[in-house]
Amino acid sequence: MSSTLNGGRESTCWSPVSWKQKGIYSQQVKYNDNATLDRACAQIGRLPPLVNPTTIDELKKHFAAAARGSAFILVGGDCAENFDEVQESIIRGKYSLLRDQAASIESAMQVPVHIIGRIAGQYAKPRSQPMETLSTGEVVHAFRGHNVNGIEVQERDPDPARLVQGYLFAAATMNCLSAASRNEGREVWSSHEALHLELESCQTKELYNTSAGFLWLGERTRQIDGAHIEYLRGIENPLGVKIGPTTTPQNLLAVLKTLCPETTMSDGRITLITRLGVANVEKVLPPLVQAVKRSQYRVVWMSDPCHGNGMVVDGTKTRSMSAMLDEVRNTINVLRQNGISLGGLHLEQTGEDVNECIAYHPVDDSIKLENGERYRTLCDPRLSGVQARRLVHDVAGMLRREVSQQDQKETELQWTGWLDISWIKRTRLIVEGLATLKRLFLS
Ligand SMILES: O=C[C@H](O)[C@H](O)COP(=O)(O)O
Ligand SMILES: C=C(OP(=O)(O)O)C(=O)O
Ligand SMILES: [Mn+2]
Repeated sequence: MSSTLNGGRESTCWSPVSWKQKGIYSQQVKYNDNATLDRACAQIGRLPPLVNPTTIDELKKHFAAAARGSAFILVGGDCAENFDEVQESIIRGKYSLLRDQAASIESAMQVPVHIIGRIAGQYAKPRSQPMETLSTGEVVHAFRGHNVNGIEVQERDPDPARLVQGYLFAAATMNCLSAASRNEGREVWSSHEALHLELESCQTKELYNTSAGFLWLGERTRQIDGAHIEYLRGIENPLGVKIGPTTTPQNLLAVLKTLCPETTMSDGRITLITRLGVANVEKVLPPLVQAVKRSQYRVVWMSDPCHGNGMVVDGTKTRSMSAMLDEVRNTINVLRQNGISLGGLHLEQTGEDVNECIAYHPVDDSIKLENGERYRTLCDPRLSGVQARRLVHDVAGMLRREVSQQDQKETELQWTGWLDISWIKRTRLIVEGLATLKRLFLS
């Protein structure tokens, strides 16, 4: 293995299971029967890749372009995918949503937008509390994603057989997505949080995690000595790192150094997904951006305006679109002040007509969530299809203004440059210009 393959990470004895040597494995699922877990993982390991290494290499190039400012990455999908929603119309709805959002950002930014679903494997969830006390007083495992347990009370014990089901549901979803991309001509990639390490490592072939194109490290599993960072540092897939409000520049640089020891190999390998909460962006983000800038890492800056803006209203988890839009605006501004453009957006959304997030307009923000039928997320609240298109339309407006301000600056610079050059050079350029026009129109 040459050091150009994975940026020098091979030097310190990585393997798909070296994470097992680490003392910290946050959010680990405790199964009653480890032999059944091992058998399920062995079976998944024998099944074909869901995503091939060549496809992952193509995706890496798109992330590298986004790190240079010449592409944009849009990630969107459920907080927790539902096995029962692996249905053609629902998957197509998610695809069409991403397609429409991409078109809107593309027309604003004039760069290619690549779409990635939180899809085909977003089946494991980190939780604030491992257990939940029901109104009856009964204590059960918290819902941890369909790969682990079910939402119904009688399904809460972690069951390893779900991992094999998860593989099959992910394969069916990928199949439906490839048909959609073939019909519509816009490719879509898959992604999920790399959380369940037994599962992630059994789908690792050579240096690639073949369960998804893009994988991210969650806010709750970012410990520098932890198992998750150990696993992720060895794989070739482009990686996301969630950045919460308590992140310090030192901590961030340590994470970057572990995931990518060579700054020269860093082009787009790491995407920093900021999820700070609207009130924290202006204080927390500038030192992080400046530290990364000084370090020479070439990262993609992506905004997740969902996870820092959650609230609970009458016992129901929700988020306000106004706070989300404000977080993206503040993020764009802080990046711009440091000469960087936003490279991506990360949203929890669905194409369905759900009622889980609070729409714009502060007057209505006195929270009118009619629960029931239209509140059906398994974990965090998602933007509905209409809300998600609207939010991205508004973000596109901000990005359009950013692009036109840059163009204006460049034009001003060109004019200043024109006036700065000597009259001899100016005359020569005018003569050359006239000669070109003559050639074009009179020949
Ligand atoms: O998706 C993110 C987390 O899994 C989620 O926000 C955790 O929610 P909880 O605080 O209800 O456990
Ligand atoms: C768990 C998630 O986010 P975070 O790690 O940022 O809280 C998520 O993206 O669903
Ligand atoms: Mn979530």
